[in-house]
Amino acid sequence: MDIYLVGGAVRDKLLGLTVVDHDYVVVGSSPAQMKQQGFKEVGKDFPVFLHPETGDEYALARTERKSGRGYKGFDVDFSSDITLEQDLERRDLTINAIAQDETGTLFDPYQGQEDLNNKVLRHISPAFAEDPLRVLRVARFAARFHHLGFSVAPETLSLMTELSNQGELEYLTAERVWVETHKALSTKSPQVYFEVLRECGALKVLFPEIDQLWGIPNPEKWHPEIDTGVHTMMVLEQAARKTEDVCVRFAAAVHDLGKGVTPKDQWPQHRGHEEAGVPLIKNLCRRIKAPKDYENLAVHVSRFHLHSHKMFELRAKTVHKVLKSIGAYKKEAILEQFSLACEADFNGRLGLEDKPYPQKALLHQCYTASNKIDAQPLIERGYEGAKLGDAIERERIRRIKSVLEKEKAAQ
Ligand SMILES: Nc1ccn([C@@H]2O[C@H](COP(=O)(O)OP(=O)(O)OP(=O)(O)O)[C@@H](O)[C@H]2O)c(=O)n1
Repeated sequence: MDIYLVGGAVRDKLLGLTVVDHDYVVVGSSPAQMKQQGFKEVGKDFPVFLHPETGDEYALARTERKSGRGYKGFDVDFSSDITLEQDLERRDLTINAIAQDETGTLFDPYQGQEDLNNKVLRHISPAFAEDPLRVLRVARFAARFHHLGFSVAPETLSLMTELSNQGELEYLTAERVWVETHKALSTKSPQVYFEVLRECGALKVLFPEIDQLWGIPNPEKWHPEIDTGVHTMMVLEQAARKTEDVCVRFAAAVHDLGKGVTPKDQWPQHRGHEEAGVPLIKNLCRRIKAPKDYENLAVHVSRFHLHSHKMFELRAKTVHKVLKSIGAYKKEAILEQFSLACEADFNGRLGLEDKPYPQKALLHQCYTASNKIDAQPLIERGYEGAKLGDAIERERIRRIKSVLEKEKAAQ
């Protein structure tokens, strides 16, 4: 049998990036032979084995032919006469189809190295269409390698467009869409994922609530970039610049969904878009099965991002309402997440990318001043139950007021 390192490990090594997972393809072997050598079988749909010592994945070389719609319905052939070239041909991109043998020699029948040098994401063959998730994978790789100068080959974008228009994406499970989207949100340039999905028509299938933001204007005074889709991508870019927290990046991507449903006669104003976005966010999150903490933060950011921007004008009672509603008094970490997303919204505007956002520090100051209230003196004064709760709130508001007054005096 012959063993080759394949896929992401070879690609990332050639790009000079850190390699995390090592996947191998085994040519000329059988499940019985692999097990005999101590490998542990793990694949359900096709024969994949774990190395007894390293835990790396070893898959028998195989061909796949689609026999139904969606991910299910594959005819898999992993007989021992399947060649390395055949196995590489069924893969998605040329840059993912380079193999390396134990001596370090590269096998590159589909010119993946040339595409790596030219920074092109190009599909190998029409077999790309056999797994529609690859549309999302290409968009994700475009996001991941954007800073290196990669782009999608025109013929690959055409094929992705065809797959999107033919309804193939509707067969993807929510779980696969979320896993891919989460990975894309973790890349250096997550906005490129959504931009590529939009270019090939996949965004309107997978995330229609985001897709409809293009073409919707904002007042130029606040939004020199005007278009809500453009703004949303700028906000996501800013969020990625500020934090690796995927939950914040996701909230940034959906913070203005409410603008997508503003009646046209009110454009470019979007009164009430903060609340109008809430059902759209909830619907999207439930559809793609995003975790609850992602949905919660996104809802808070939609509801209160304008409050955050207006921090210097708010009354103490309103600041308290924001802190309480987002759950900051119960879970401190949410305050930083919330204000990072709001800051990203503020900086995600043409010409304001580096403008300071002092609102964030002021909100944190209000929180610090009002977070720890010693209930004991209140209890001693006879407060209990709901009355005690009210008294704690009044004390919180009093302390927030004092922070805001000090801030005003200093201006
Ligand atoms: N839908 C898919 C998934 C995977 N592959 C192939 O299987 C390899 C391993 O897949 P995976 O581990 O998901 O991706 P990587 O390319 O290794 O990228 P990452 O670094 O994101 O794991 C890929 O390189 C590609 O050759 C594919 O062709 N089509």
